Amino acid sequence: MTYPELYILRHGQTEWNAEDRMQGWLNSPLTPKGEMDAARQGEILRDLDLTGFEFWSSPSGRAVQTAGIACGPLAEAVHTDTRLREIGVGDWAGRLRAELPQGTGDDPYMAQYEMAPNGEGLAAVEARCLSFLSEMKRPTVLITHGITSRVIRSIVVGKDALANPSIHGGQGCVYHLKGGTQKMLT
Ligand SMILES: O=C(O)[C@@H](CO)OP(=O)(O)O
Repeated sequence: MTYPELYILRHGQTEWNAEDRMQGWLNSPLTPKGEMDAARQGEILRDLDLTGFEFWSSPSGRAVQTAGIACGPLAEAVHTDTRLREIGVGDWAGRLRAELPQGTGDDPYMAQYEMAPNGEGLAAVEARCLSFLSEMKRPTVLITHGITSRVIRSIVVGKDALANPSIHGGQGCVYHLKGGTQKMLT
């Protein structure tokens, strides 16, 4: 499957990111660093020709806040879609990751998100991302989350996308996906 050209932003650092708390479908505001992350993403976007692009964001406050800073005057054209939310972590939303049972295996970080009681699970995230992507008609800028970005990049570019900088870092960068390849703009 070939998808239209995509630019993907993760929201800037939030208070709970800085404390290493799980967020999922709950929210915390951007930190001053997070606002700078979003401003840097805005500089990257301003250097691009985004004529004809659509703008879509997760409805979570941290993503909408990032869109407002990064997209500047274009922010009014940003639509929201719940399919771009972060993985739901059920009872663990707002909890410190270090205090929770730890994940194991090749990817302990992701495994811990999968373990959350009443959580959404990765398969459900993949299904909703695939649903969103299959409806895309035009090149698009997405403002989303760490794990959701990873899932989307994995669907569009393949597993090699995941070898890129950590899924829980990377604020302040923009991923460019075109023709089955991925590039990280910083
Ligand atoms: O919800 C979380 O705990 C993190 C995981 O990556 O997501 P976000 O990118 O929204 O900070």
